[in-house]
Amino acid sequence: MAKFDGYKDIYVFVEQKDGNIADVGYELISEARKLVASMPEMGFNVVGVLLGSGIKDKAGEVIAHGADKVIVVDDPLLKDYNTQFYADALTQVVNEFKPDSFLTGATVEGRDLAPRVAARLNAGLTADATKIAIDLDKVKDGEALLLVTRPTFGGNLFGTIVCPNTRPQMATIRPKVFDMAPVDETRTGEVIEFAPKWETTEPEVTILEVEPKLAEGIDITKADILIGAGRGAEGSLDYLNEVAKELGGEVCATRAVVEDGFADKAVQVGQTGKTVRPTLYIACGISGAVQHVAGMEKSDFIIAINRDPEAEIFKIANLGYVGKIEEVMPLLVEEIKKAKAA
Ligand SMILES: Cc1cc2nc3c(=O)[nH]c(=O)nc-3n(C[C@H](O)[C@H](O)[C@H](O)COP(=O)(O)OP(=O)(O)OC[C@H]3O[C@@H](n4cnc5c(N)ncnc54)[C@H](O)[C@@H]3O)c2cc1C
Repeated sequence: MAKFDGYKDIYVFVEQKDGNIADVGYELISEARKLVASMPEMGFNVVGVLLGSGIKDKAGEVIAHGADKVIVVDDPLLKDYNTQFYADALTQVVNEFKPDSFLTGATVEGRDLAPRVAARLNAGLTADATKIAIDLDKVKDGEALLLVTRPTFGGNLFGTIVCPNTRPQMATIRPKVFDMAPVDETRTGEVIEFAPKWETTEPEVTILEVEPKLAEGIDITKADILIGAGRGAEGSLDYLNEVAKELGGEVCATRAVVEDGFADKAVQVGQTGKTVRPTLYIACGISGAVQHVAGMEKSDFIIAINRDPEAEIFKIANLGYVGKIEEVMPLLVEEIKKAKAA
């Protein structure tokens, strides 16, 4: 299509941390392969974009997972994820190579990065999608229009969104919605190294500390005492961890906390998480939505702490405390320590 001359291929942002590539990148590459196969007349490739420091040798892995080409941006400024430098580098990659579509995982990183790049490029972005397809009618006219579907209204409706007026067509896509194709070590592909031109190497934001996610690798279904973290406790997770440690329990979370990136999905309690039945469940800053309650209401004893006296969680609690988590939890830690010392 003349309007978008020079734009081609489906690009996938390959997210990595400390050189370990997140599955979602490979899931998206696998799905992108199906899309390019559905429109052979376009002659599109699947291109992985790998940003980081000391990650050049990972390009082969990306090719083995289905990429035809990998653009590697290897720079010390990209060692850890940083919104400013990652967005700068990715914007330059797009301007240089002109992808027709650009897919990113709807992870904490992808959700931060993709909108910024889209805004800089003035490109359309569909966020948090669960399905992608190509409008095959348009392929006849030489256009690879991406149909991106995402849930809305709490998952009760699905909307399909198109971005016909700008390129690249950008989308963030939830992890685990697509299967990862089997690895083929015999695949060969092109590796292109790209050196960004930094306007500044001074970071606008300095990361002082990175908090690990809540209770990664813990089996919450076996815990006798659970401290449930809700959105109202996101700023006080250290205290929740401390209470759990003092009581010999574990910390679990609502879906909101998982979606906000503070907890691993493995510790989510509820309808789409795990069902737990501990002796004691302390619900901290949890509203008490039915989908959460479904996973914990059979706990032997429930203590709820919430600043809103009308919160639904109080209806199922054996004991309720109306107050701010950030004020209550330090006192609770202190009292537990005192009681244990006595
Ligand atoms: C199909 C479907 C499946 C779902 N599955 C699950 C599931 O498996 N598990 C799950 O948990 N959810 C699930 N949900 C989401 C669920 O509907 C709620 O959105 C979610 O449980 C809300 O989490 P929350 O209570 O942490 O956050 P919110 O609803 O935002 O509540 C936060 C609470 O914290 C309180 N608060 C805020 N600040 C403070 C403070 N400083 N001190 C004290 N209290 C404070 C507020 O008063 C509020 O009550 C599902 C939803 C759908 C549609």
